Amino acid sequence: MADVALDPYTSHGQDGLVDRHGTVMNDATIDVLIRQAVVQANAGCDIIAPSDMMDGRVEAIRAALDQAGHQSVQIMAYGAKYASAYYGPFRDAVGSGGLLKGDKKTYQMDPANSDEALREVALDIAEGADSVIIKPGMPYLDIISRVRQSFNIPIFAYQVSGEYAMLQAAARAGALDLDAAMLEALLAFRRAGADGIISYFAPRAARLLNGSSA
Ligand SMILES: NCc1[nH]cc(CCC(=O)O)c1CC(=O)O
Repeated sequence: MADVALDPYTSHGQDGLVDRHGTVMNDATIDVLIRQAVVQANAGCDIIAPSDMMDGRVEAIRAALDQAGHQSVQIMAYGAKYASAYYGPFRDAVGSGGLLKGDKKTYQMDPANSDEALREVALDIAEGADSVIIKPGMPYLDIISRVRQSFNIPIFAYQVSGEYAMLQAAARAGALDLDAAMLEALLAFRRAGADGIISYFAPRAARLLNGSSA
């Protein structure tokens, strides 16, 4: 499974190509994203997860994958991805954090808006998404629940880097029991209606749930 977006590779940290005013260009970006997706599928990726949030990219990636003979490669679309402060550690890890000028609010969603999540997910499904991601996780449990009630499609909660860092930092400061707080957070995604969870805690959670020590 691989993430499709341009931000680890751009000099400005945006998820797409920009014009000379710095505005992200939706359709020109899609032309690059479909090539990125086909390269990933050629390399053996089974599931393509576009995190860029350009409009119309799921349909274009589906067509490009099919044309390249990758009919059985799935698309897990970031259906509802919010312009969030919780992506900080990820951006530092890919090196885009220090480069990013401005924000991603022209293509990522407004945290104040929940109806738009339903419209975005509906579009992704219509364009051929096999499953959808809601992101970030814990501050957006209501979105998982609303999408669950409206659509019959596999939903993945993405517990993002800032959520992981918060729990680790709190545990290190002696404020929380890491394993208990982690398992409670993962359970909450399930309760809200997620079929699967993407989490940096996955290896630790798996060890705990299998009865071995973390
Ligand atoms: N488009 C890139 C991308 N893919 C996943 C994340 C965030 C993941 C995380 O914080 O764990 C981001 C960062 C962003 O949109 O700025």
